[in-house]
Amino acid sequence: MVSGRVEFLLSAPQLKFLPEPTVPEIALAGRSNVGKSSLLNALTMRKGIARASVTPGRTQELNIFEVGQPTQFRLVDMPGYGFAKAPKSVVEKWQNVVRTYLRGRPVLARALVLVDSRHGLKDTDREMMKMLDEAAVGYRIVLTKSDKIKASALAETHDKVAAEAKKHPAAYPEIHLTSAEKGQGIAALRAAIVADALTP
Ligand SMILES: Nc1nc2c(ncn2[C@@H]2O[C@H](COP(=O)(O)OP(=O)(O)OP(=O)(O)O)[C@@H](O)[C@H]2O)c(=O)[nH]1
Ligand SMILES: [Mg+2]
Repeated sequence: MVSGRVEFLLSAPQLKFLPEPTVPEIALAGRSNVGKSSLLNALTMRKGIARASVTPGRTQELNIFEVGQPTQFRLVDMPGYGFAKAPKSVVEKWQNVVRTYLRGRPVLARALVLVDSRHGLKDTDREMMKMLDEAAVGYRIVLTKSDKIKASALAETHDKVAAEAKKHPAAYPEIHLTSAEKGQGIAALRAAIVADALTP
């Protein structure tokens, strides 16, 4: 994924615009502003291939990126849940697209649930995790922005999140600690994703 082809394919405002489900997909979910687009850029080492911004609600459609030549799998950057600087009706519409995609996409190999290291799990994250449990979509919990807090606080959040993850049947027990800014945990997460996508 680092040296090979990574290309933006399309932006789907509704499910009917999604590409044919011909290859596995890995989707990035999480609260608005948690760092989904930044993580996608770090994982692919393509600065700015996904648009990141300080304003929550930057990503408003399902943005699909293809990896490999020919395409081996796709990465899906999604709109966030929780607070977003956009009208309520618009936010509800895109969150519905996210939910329906996660519940019903036949080629969805894995979801990543991103959680801000500084905040830990919020109720909206728990709702997302419950929904993925019910849909039997396996997911990895990824703590983001690890560069923004002290190691001791990070370890504390990690342990709390790991304890909670154990109670969720579709969650991986291993919690990923990452910084898109400083690179912590990126190589390990990249390897895990490639394995998720390519192992039948
Ligand atoms: N320090 C630090 N900042 C980060 C990191 N990851 C993301 N950010 C910052 O957090 C803000 C939000 O990042 P995005 O990647 O746009 O977040 P998002 O989850 O895609 O946001 P939405 O699309 O609005 O839901 C930006 O200002 C990023 O620069 C990180 O690892 N470290
Ligand atoms: Mg985004």
